[in-house]
Amino acid sequence: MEVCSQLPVLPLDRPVPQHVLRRRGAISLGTSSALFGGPSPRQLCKRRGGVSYNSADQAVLYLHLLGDVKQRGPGPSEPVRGAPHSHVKVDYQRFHCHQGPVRPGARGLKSHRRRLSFQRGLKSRHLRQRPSGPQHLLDQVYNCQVKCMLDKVDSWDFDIFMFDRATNGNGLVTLTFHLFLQLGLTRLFRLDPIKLRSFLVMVQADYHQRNPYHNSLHATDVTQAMYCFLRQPKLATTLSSCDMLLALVAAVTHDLDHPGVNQGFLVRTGHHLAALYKNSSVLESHHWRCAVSLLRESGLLDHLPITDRSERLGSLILATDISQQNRYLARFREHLDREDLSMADPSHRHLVLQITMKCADICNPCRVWRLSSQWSSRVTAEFFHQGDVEKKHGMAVSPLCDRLSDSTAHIQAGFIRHVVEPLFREWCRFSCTSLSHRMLAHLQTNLDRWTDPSQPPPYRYSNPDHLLET
Ligand SMILES: Nc1ncnc2c1ncn2[C@@H]1O[C@@H]2COP(=O)(O)O[C@H]2[C@H]1O
Repeated sequence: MEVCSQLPVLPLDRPVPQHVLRRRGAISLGTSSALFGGPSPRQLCKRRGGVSYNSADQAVLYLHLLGDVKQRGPGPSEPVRGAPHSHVKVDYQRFHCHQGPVRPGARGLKSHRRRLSFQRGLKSRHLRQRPSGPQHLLDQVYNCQVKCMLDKVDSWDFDIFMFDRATNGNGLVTLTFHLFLQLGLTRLFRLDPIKLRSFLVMVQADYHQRNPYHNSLHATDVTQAMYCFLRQPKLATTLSSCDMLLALVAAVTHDLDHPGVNQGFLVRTGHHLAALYKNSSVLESHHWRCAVSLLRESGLLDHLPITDRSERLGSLILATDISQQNRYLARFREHLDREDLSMADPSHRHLVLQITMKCADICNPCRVWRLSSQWSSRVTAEFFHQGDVEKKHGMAVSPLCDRLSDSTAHIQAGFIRHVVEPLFREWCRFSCTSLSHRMLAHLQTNLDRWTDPSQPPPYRYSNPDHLLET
């Protein structure tokens, strides 16, 4: 492939020279500046709204936020010659964006801010100056709400949507930082809290907030699910702290820089990543490379002698490739049938971690309906948007992506029956706990609702900030 010969594969265990990233532009789908420049979410977000706070119980709290405003820099958009639809020029910046072109000089500003970002900002402003005025009061209210919710972070009914609003769009940073403390990882591995926070800020910024589904909220949800699974006795008593560290990092980074379209789309439009990764696990390979880059950039794990950490992280992220589900499931099932799964065996433990990662990634239909239906609506919105783009460019519409012939209910029923249920049935055999039974019960209830025509239409995803350009 032409692009492959031009672009040697990047070494995973060494930092990628910035001049290579700049010249190539192949690393980030949405914004190449994301890897080496850009403001923190706090700098990016303008709070617009208010909050009323009634009780310590998260269920009766009412939040009203008008939303966040985020800006991202321009991204590479040149297709590769030779692919069936390589004439289709998809601008991945405009793809999910209604905002006008980025102002001249904005990119330089972002790079500048990113280099100086969190640590300098923290030292120079937040530590030396006490915040004052009404904004500070509002922060205290948010902090109470957030603290209240974090006390129940191990609950399967944790409302990630409310949490994201309560943290003003910083759910990923706040929740993951808390989980590192909660699991004792920060202390045990002597992680620098500033580096940890800086890493998480970069991770959050590299998710595309305009994707209805594949955004930082999904990553936060998966991370919260991962935490719930890690607390299950079968895992909590057998996994090493290193396993837990890698599992959390994999969960929070597993969809980094996702463009909001699937691999088939990237292959057919000749995207450079499809060529770089030879049309195989294209997105997952990219998420992995992004994760490694951010780990290197933050220096978070540099002091730890964890051998093969990049490869182990990669194999957890690559396990989320849904097209490979049957392969992983067959191996897992064989062990369960033979009853020979030994958590003392590192390779068995790693397989279990891969399955855990898969479960966390697609557990949204196992959540209570109030949460699950929101994810269904979001994922369908993303599928249909891809279909709209395909129609616009005269391409064949991908399966599940045609808003005229596919429906959310139909997609959900198929996904639950053929993908989620087989995985969670095996998971329940492995970890037969009340949580596993609860997840299967929710799955059945949700399936019943999607297949019952008399049920009222569910929550419908709509967010003007997420309006997608076709
Ligand atoms: N509720 C859902 N309905 C249909 N498909 C889903 C749902 N949740 C996740 N998926 C799919 O499962 C895939 C898991 O890997 P990806 O994140 O790449 O893309 C995800 C979606 O394509």
